[in-house]
Amino acid sequence: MTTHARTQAPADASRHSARRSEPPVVTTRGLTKRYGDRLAVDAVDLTVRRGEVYGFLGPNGAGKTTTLRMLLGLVRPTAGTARVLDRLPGEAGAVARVGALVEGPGFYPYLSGRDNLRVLARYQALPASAVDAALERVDLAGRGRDAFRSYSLGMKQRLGVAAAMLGDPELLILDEPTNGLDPGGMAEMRALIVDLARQGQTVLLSSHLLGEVQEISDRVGVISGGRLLAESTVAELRGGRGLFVHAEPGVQALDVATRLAGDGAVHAVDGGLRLDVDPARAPDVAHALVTAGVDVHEIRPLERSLEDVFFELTTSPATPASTQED
Ligand SMILES: Nc1ncnc2c1ncn2[C@@H]1O[C@H](COP(=O)(O)OP(=O)(O)OP(=O)(O)O)[C@@H](O)[C@H]1O
Repeated sequence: MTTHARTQAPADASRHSARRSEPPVVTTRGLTKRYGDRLAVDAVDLTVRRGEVYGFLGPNGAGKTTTLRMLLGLVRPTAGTARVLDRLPGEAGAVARVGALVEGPGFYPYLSGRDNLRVLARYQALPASAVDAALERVDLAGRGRDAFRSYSLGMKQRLGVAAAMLGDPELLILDEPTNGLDPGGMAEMRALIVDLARQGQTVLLSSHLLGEVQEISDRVGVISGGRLLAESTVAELRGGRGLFVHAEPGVQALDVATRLAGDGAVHAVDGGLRLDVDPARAPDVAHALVTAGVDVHEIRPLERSLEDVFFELTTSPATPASTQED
């Protein structure tokens, strides 16, 4: 289903102006949806800030679409609250300022991309110039007169984003925008989202593919089995929680490292030592080793791969662990 909506105010100037002092664009508290016995969304608290790209990540069936549909006022929550642009989801004042692409774009196959958008623009009482601007923003201006059915899947998805962008919404909600795309189409969609974000657009996008969102998201929320397991920046999620040190002689290096990091915080690993310390302590550690006459061959922060984190979060028994910065 595609939801097209328009805005009453332009997007902000820059994604880097994500202004924390401003009220969040989306806030949910205890948001819950139950279908019969099935808890599709279970007490989700999420916060999307103005100007950020928020990646909503989770495996198939995790509850992403249901959550997004609740934010759009398309599904009524069983419990909990959601605020979108300081309104209730679905309230006129919110609907007009949110653009969404949820569960695939629906267009007339025999109409051109441009005419499809014109139909939608007319429906929303927008001028024809809005159509050209939207086609331009998704890099489809050159193919706007071609029939929709002749478009590649990537172009169809981009037209869906253009439809959601008609009227310059303050918040863009994209449900699995790269679903079904080949690697080239995925890269194009990523580039489009980065481009929109650069222009200050707040984007909430869902994906089951971690690699898809990690580079383009300012923050991510990880959902599994209906529960939000984490919400933080990608860097925080990965956790720069240790240091790898390769230094010789090893015994002396172990002594110095243990003195600095404490008992139990130094582990022999392949090719060196792992210290469970803040990576920001690297200069201190290097200095102490060198002062003790130890040769430092390598010292670097250790991060878990995001795949590992995702796997751990989504396979271990659910313990919601919000790591919000506020
Ligand atoms: N209308 C419905 N009636 C009954 N169950 C539903 C309904 N919509 C969703 N569900 C169930 O709720 C759970 C969450 O589904 P949802 O579509 O929100 O997940 P998702 O994370 O978007 O997954 P996917 O990526 O596969 O779309 C699933 O178990 C799904 O079967």
